[in-house]
Amino acid sequence: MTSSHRGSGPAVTVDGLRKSYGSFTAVDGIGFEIARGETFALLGPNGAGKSTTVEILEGYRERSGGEVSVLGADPRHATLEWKARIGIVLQQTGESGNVTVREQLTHFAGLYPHPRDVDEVIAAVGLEQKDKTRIKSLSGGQRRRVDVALGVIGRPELLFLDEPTTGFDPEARRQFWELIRTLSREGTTIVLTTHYLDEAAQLSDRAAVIAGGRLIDIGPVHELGSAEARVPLVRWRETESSAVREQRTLEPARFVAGLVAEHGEPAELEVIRPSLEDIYLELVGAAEAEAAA
Ligand SMILES: Nc1ncnc2c1ncn2[C@@H]1O[C@H](COP(=O)(O)OP(=O)(O)OP(=O)(O)O)[C@@H](O)[C@H]1O
Repeated sequence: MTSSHRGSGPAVTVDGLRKSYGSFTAVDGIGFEIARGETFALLGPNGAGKSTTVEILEGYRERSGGEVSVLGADPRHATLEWKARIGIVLQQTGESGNVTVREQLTHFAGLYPHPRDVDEVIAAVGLEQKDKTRIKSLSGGQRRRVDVALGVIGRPELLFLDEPTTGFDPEARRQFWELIRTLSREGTTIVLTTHYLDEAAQLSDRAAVIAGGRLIDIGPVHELGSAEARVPLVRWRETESSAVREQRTLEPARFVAGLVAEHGEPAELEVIRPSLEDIYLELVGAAEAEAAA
């Protein structure tokens, strides 16, 4: 770890961020902080302003207003030293070079002061069998793994992942999650945008939900949404009538104990907590209804 680089204070601070394209406002005054070592998800429907926000943080896009600090610097004035501390997996890169996986990674490793071991990274993204294959001959999902490998080869302090697992098969996604957990344990700060809500729930400490360029909720992933939206549901099949019954309750254990006392063991019993996807859909639906009104 390159602890000499590490400063104090948040990894990312965003305040009143705005971005307009002509008369269209894509990001409309959003603010949040990301602590060092945190994994933070940016969620929101297509066109919400996630990529715009992330690209401003990466120094790839000019903002129209607001304050931004990333690893203690304004990305507008990015230096090479600052860039070396950041890893980026863009939404669409699709590396398609004529070089092999190993050659490409070795080349990029040489550009950083403290790179990861090339073999270790190839194994972490599951490309051991393809390391001598030219990138243009890989499948789409395999190329995406090369993108991820290139994002982490420089041992970044802060890693941006914009829809990193699009096109991954289920096994590759699980493998990728393990890689992210390892990076997180090593202290890497991670900013993740994804439409896979299970991925966000698995990996993130906190999440922000953006819709129409505005921040509609932010917090630990298990505390997003209204208290009412998070009430668990008990579902079971009634022995007498064979009907499926449901009850929402804040005390599922007590409720089930009552059921058992009265009717014996309930058939097909489930206690279901609303998933991040359920909560997210409610939040975005409410924001869209408000915007339409
Ligand atoms: N260069 C541009 N010129 C004009 N409008 C743009 C430009 N880039 C983005 N936009 C618009 O800004 C809005 C936000 O786009 P952005 O790419 O940030 O959304 P997103 O949340 O990342 O969406 P997705 O989930 O589809 O990736 C969209 O309405 C988009 O059409």
